[in-house]
Amino acid sequence: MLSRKELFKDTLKKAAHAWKRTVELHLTEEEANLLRLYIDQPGYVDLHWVMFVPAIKGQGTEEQQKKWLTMAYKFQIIGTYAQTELGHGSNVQGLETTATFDPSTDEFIMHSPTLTSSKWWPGGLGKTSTHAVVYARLITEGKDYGIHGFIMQLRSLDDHSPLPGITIGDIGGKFGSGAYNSMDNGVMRLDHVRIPRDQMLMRLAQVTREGKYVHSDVPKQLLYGTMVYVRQTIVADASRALSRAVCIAVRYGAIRKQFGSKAGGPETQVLNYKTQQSRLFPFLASAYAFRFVGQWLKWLYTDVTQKLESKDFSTLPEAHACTAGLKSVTTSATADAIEECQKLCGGHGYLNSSGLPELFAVNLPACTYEGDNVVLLLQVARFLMKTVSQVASGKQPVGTTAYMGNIQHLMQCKSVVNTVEDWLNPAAIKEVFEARALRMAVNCAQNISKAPSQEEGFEAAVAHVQLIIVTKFIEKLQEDILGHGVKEQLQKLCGIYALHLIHKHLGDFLSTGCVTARQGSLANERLGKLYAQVRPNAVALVDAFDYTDHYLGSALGRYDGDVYSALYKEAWKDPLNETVVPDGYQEHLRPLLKQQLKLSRL
Ligand SMILES: CCCCCCCCCCCCC/C=C/C(=O)SCCNC(=O)CCNC(=O)[C@H](O)C(C)(C)COP(=O)(O)OP(=O)(O)OC[C@H]1O[C@@H](n2cnc3c(N)ncnc32)[C@H](O)[C@@H]1OP(=O)(O)O
Ligand SMILES: Cc1cc2nc3c(=O)[nH]c(=O)nc-3n(C[C@H](O)[C@H](O)[C@H](O)COP(=O)(O)OP(=O)(O)OC[C@H]3O[C@@H](n4cnc5c(N)ncnc54)[C@H](O)[C@@H]3O)c2cc1C
Repeated sequence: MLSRKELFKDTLKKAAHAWKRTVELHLTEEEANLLRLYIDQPGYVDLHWVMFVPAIKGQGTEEQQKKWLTMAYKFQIIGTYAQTELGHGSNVQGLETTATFDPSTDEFIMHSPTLTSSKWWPGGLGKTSTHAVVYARLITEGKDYGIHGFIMQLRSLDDHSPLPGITIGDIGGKFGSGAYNSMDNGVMRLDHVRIPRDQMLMRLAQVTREGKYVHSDVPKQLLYGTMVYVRQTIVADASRALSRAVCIAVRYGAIRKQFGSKAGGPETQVLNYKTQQSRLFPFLASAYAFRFVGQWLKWLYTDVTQKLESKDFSTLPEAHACTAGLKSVTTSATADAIEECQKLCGGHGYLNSSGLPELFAVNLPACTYEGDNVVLLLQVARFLMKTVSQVASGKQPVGTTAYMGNIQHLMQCKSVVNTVEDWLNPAAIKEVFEARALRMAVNCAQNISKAPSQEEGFEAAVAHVQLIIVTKFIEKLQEDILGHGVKEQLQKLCGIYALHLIHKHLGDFLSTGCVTARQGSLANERLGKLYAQVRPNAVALVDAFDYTDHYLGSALGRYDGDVYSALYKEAWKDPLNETVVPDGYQEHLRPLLKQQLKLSRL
């Protein structure tokens, strides 16, 4: 119910209070992150911690880190990540902002040469940030060396006014009434703003006092390292958002009753309808699947970071492909699922008090930020095409593409599934996913060799990423899992996750010859049985996410199931209900009614 201005101020207040508590309670970095997470309102601090600090860590020299991170860690400065421009987002190489070195003063001149080069979107830029890592084309000795990162002070640390040459503001209201409107995504134009040479982030490349450009021995792709880090965290966000939506829809489905009353008895819980289960339980399974793959991705990221520290860059391409692909597939699936959960809750799901509209509006942009999902999947396709060609020349693939080394078998194998029960076998499931992914990648590589195109391979990339998720779920179930019967429930969810994908993408599986039509229909039959088996534990499986009512923020998803009184109470809180007769009655309603009444009497 807050206006944009009130909402923004509320975010400032919460962030300041959270920081106060972080200091008072001596919270660790991890605990402070959790605190921000549960505040659950996008704000400038997200950009400060999730992008500004990591950008300096990844691209700054030790000296630069010491100087800037010391201030950033104490919140003496607030930073953002200013990459995207009005005319350029996905294509980072196309950015127009310039950083021209002036050897006479030992400074860079930061400039926005065109309207389209205005920085546009950075979170916290609009009203809050005092500093930013700004991405700009480095020009020295008359040559353009492409995009590099620069630390810039944007606002005075005394009175917060923009520094000379900097025009800065908010880009305006966004989708939904609350959601991302708590964030001051900003616009910024630079008019020949001078910064010292040592504010270029110099771990990847340096400019000497004389203006010479010098490469470091690290790959230039590390410039994109911050995005890799954030994409990895977004997978965990997607799993969390999806599990919240599913928790609301499952709990409500157990309360809501429609039709089916026999002899005057109670109606049927909508969760008992097979159609409801077949729409909802794949989301329940996906929430668990995304959580497990998110945990694995965090491990992969930590591993690659350790390797980078010892100058081993060999796993960087895989880390890029996995983070890009998983960010893309999990955020798209989550946005679609939240929207569907609204429908699964019927009309009440459309009310703000269900919590679903806000959840949808906050998570929808994850399909776009940190890389448009299609653009990122095309990066995965590019990685797959390279791997296929390496396999063809005898190189053994490793990591998530290791299965491609089994090319002889996977290109011609036939699924062993013969009965409904055979679809319980994880090895049989994994084999059809591997065969589908490999065959689609090889087909794509063949098409590209005939007619090269940047846009081929989108579907092959999706198939590969889905294989990763299925594989990581299966691997999780090979670990010890505590709790009586928990593993059995997770096995059922794993089956649902994999088999619903076979159902959804049956065209791919059939056209690549990985399964027959009969095997496809056995998979559907198995799926129906799994839904019925999961039903008795569905509520427990969402209770297991352990969300408080406060965090869930939903009248429909309440733990105690007292849905109707909660909806009723929430309705009365609406400002429209502050008066019995609404504002506007005297000016617009009354004259209209009176006039019509008069006319009818004539
Ligand atoms: C509510 C509280 C919650 C709290 C928690 C919240 C957390 C969430 C906060 C989220 C906040 C979000 C804020 C949003 C921020 C942003 O959106 S920042 C801006 C993000 N922008 C993008 O993502 C742009 C996407 N575009 C690109 O990344 C690149 O332009 C491109 C598409 C990858 C193309 O790059 P380019 O260099 O032009 O071309 P290529 O020729 O395709 O690539 C060259 C080689 O580089 C390899 N590569 C590309 N990217 C990477 C990488 N990241 N890492 C490693 N390697 C990379 C690529 O594979 C090529 O390799 P070769 O094939 O070997 O040549
Ligand atoms: C809420 C939010 C917060 C953000 N925060 C920040 C931030 O803090 N800092 C920052 O720098 N940026 C930020 N961004 C910007 C964000 O990173 C970009 O919007 C994103 O990278 C997508 O770029 P774009 O907007 O240029 O989309 P475009 O690339 O213009 O995409 C438009 C359409 O074109 C398609 N398309 C583009 N290229 C191709 C291709 N090669 N092949 C096929 N289709 C293609 C896309 O799929 C899409 O459908 C934020 C954005 C949002 C929405």
